Amino acid sequence: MPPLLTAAQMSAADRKTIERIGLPGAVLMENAGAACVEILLARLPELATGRGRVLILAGRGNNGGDGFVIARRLMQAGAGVTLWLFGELDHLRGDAALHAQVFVNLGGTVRTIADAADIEAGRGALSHATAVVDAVFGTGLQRPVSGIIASAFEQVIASGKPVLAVDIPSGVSADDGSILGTALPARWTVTFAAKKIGHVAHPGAALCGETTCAPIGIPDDLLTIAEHTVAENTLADLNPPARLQAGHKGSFGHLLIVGGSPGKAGAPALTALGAQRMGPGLLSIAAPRGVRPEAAQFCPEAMTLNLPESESGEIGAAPWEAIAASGIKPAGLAMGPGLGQGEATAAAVLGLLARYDIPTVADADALNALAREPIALAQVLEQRRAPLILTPHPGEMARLINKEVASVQAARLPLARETAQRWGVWLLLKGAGSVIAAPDGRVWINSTGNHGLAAGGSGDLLTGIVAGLLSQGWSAEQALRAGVYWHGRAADLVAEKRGAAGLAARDLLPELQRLRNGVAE
Ligand SMILES: NC(=O)C1=CN([C@@H]2O[C@H](COP(=O)(O)OP(=O)(O)OC[C@H]3O[C@@H](n4cnc5c(N)ncnc54)[C@H](O)[C@@H]3O)[C@@H](O)[C@H]2O)[C@@H](O)CC1
Ligand SMILES: [K+]
Repeated sequence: MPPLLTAAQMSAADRKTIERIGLPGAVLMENAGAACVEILLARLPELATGRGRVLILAGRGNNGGDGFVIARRLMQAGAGVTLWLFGELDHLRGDAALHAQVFVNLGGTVRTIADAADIEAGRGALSHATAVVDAVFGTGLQRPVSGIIASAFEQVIASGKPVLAVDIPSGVSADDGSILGTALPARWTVTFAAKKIGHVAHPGAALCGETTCAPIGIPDDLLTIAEHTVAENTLADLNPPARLQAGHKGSFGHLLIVGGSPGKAGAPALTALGAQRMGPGLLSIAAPRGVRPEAAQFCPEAMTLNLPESESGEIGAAPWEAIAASGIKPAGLAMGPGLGQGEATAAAVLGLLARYDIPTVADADALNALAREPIALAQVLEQRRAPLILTPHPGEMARLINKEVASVQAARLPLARETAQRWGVWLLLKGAGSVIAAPDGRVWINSTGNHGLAAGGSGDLLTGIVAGLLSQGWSAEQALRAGVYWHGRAADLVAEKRGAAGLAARDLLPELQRLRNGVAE
């Protein structure tokens, strides 16, 4: 799987193509503009028959230069073209200046947009446009989009006209998919040579619409990046351990699930059901005494054990004593589903993390507990050797790092990466385009899954899937990446048959087993 590039990596490849290969930048720009026009004419054929008009928004840099190529080619194809330049024509430089001049030489007109009055004067061009081309900022975006450009974007958004983004929607950071100021959402995005991180990482990815990656003459070997930055999550390079053909139940690990509280007995049971389809040898659900019989009913193959309970029926003090007394020797631990937020929960979670230095997934209420005890968490993490995987949704992430949900969502990738590195944990930030961050700074963006997963129970199931693989000896990377991929893919397979809305977490189970065994892909 090719990595997703940063803006700096892309411009290095551009530069090498120009300097080492000798292909001029103006030719790359010509190819870039041509690719955009090809998509635009394919999507809106009326443009080529003189029945359509296009409003092109151009910036001062090379993204604007692509806009001038597009303007010329559309004009020559018979479309009506209006070009708004956010800057002065004689301030353009290099290849952008060259293509602007060619456009003007062919009779194209350039309208400079400097203030609100200029936009007001040009309103007709927007209202008569069949489509808008966004060639304002590409990989050179450096700071939040504001001022007159932001007002123009707001008017385009209000007009509802379809937008084709050149390279990436203006306002989306190519480096991490965050939104800088006001961004212009696109119906189509045409990018060049390789996808950038911002095309796949949310929230920016949601603004790209249908994304096409067009070759513009940059050789593939110049796009190869030695160090891993960010990649799409696929299973291609995972190489998980093979299953022992002559194995017995002791060969495939014992997963211990700690969860449940009054009214939430189903959560740890769903974790067990998800884990089960991944093939661990043994499963145990440990739940507060009063909840255990109910949790046990959902998954007869799992063993169950009583944990001490508090007055409210949630997990009580020193649950590790009950676990030790049971004699089980877990190879993996999943904590949190349905655990509740009782007074003893934080001490229980931290105590288990300290005493069971085995591969662990902490989810849901275990995360809420950890969020309340940052200092104790840091101390525990200091002592642990086995991997810890945290799987917050945006609300849990916000509590973990003491931020608002909106700021978490605005910068999903950088926050996940920073937290994983700082704490030395694996972190899965759930939600559309789940971000998988390794303690060493590597990141994967997952694209499987659909809105059917936005329902109670699907996170509990995912915890079990990942922990079920971990307890069989899969590495944290293998378990987390495969688990997240399959969880989403199973939902997609169900949605293909019955649609996404109304998905029950249990519907994923047969598909998960098929995916686990390579019977489905
Ligand atoms: N030879 C090349 O490097 C090629 C570049 N191409 C195009 O060039 C683009 C990159 O061009 P540039 O590096 O010139 O950068 P951009 O055209 O993306 O940005 C232009 C300049 O705008 C300024 N700017 C950034 N953020 C701003 C903000 N919020 N408000 C106001 N001004 C801001 C910066 O000074 C930046 O350099 C690519 O995205 C692609 O579309 C393509 O033509 C292919 C070849
Ligand atoms: K753009």
